[in-house]
Amino acid sequence: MITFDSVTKTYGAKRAVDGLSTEIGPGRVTGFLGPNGAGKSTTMRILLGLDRATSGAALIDGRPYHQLRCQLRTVGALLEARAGHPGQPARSHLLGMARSNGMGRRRVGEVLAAVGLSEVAGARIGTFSLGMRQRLGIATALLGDPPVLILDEPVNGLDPEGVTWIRTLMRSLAAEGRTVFVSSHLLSEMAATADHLVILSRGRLLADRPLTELLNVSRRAELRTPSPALLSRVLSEAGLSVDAVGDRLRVTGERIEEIGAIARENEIQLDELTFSGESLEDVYRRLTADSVEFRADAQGAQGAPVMAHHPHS
Ligand SMILES: Nc1ncnc2c1ncn2[C@@H]1O[C@H](COP(=O)(O)OP(=O)(O)OP(=O)(O)O)[C@@H](O)[C@H]1O
Repeated sequence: MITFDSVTKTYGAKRAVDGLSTEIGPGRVTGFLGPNGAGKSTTMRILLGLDRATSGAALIDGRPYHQLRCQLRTVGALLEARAGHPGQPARSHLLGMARSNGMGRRRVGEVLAAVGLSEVAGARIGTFSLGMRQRLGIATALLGDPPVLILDEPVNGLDPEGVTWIRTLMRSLAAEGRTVFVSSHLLSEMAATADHLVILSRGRLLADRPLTELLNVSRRAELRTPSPALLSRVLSEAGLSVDAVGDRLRVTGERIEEIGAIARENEIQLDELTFSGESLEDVYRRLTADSVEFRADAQGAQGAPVMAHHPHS
């Protein structure tokens, strides 16, 4: 379990993280989403004791990082693809870490196999591609078999096969009951991986809810009927919000699933009924629209951040 309690971090006049409070629970993948510069890395660095919060507390299993008894066995982290010295072979790097943390050689073999680096484990880290270095960073995070994993943009630099691999890995780590906290500026990535989303923008918490719930926030129905006035009235009486759009009625509200039943009860004919929802992309855009500094590429294909035009300026 990870707990953020009113975490604030200021750099001069800038609030990189602004009063963040949330709990990240076990057994699921929690996506930490926000445009570039939202404060995700700062939050993760504070959680791992690499940076100090200006105020508030960030706790892992109820303790600040530096008070954890056996850090590597409690929390595994991937912050940047910078594991190890470039001149050192990957296996020696992991063996060194394992030794200094009281773990055996066998575990090193296991994590190398888990990340698909067994065959290149003798090669120097400096010769590794970015994707291989990501895998090595993940191997390091897994070394202590920790119940909590913190991964900052783990998909960076991975090819499509690597992306699928890391998604599957995160899902299986969560299925084993671990807490998996993973940041990304790519919504499409999080939509494919996370169970729960914590969305940050300009240091502030914008949303903290299950992915399915976030997908459901703006469901609506459109229908056609020979009796629009009558149906409008009974739906409004049932607490739904109804607008006429051309020859159709557009209905929103929590009870849209009951439209068919309400029409039947009132013996009103429905010629057509379709449900649609705002895409997660639309929800994200709407949530972050007023506060983006940089915006992640909306298509998510390249993932290249582009300067956002402020919608209200
Ligand atoms: N050491 C620092 N000194 C001054 N400002 C900083 C420092 N570190 C971060 N910031 C600022 O704090 C804000 C949050 O940065 P942070 O790196 O946490 O964002 P992020 O969401 O992780 O984005 P990215 O995905 O680009 O890393 C940014 O505006 C950044 O410029």
